[in-house]
Amino acid sequence: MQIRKAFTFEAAHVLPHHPGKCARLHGHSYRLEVAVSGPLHSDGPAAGMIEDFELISRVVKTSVVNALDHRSLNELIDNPTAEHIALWIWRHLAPDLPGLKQITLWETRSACVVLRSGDPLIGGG
Ligand SMILES: Nc1nc2c(c(=O)[nH]1)N=C([C@H](O)[C@H](O)COP(=O)(O)OP(=O)(O)OP(=O)(O)O)CN2
Ligand SMILES: [Zn+2]
Repeated sequence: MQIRKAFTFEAAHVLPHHPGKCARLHGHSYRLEVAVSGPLHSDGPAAGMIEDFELISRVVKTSVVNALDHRSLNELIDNPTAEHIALWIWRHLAPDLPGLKQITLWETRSACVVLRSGDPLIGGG
């Protein structure tokens, strides 16, 4: 079983190597979907849950969304393609969110990147 929670943030970027319009400063309303899997807690406040949506929300906002929202991504990430942004998000989120299975980052309404645990691009697994 897997649970998912979605977040949004607004950010600007430049893709310096892109041959087209994306080499110019522009922005996106990003949608980030975070998927967590694992067994159900058997007792305590998260009994019957893989993880409390409230806890996921708190962790994702603290570790990722607050850092990226209304920012120029080039100040944080070299060549901030959707792929590089997703890797940055994973590296900042995984240590604080056990059970993180997958993130999906929608850059536009029609374009997204999916990153799953075990992907060789994620350093250290
Ligand atoms: N593999 C990638 N390709 C592109 C990225 C990226 O991060 N990874 N980024 C961009 C641009 O930053 C931007 O996302 C534009 O993408 P595009 O899908 O071309 O956006 P449009 O809305 O203009 O596309 P439509 O043709 O209107 O659907 C480019 N490529
Ligand atoms: Zn872009």
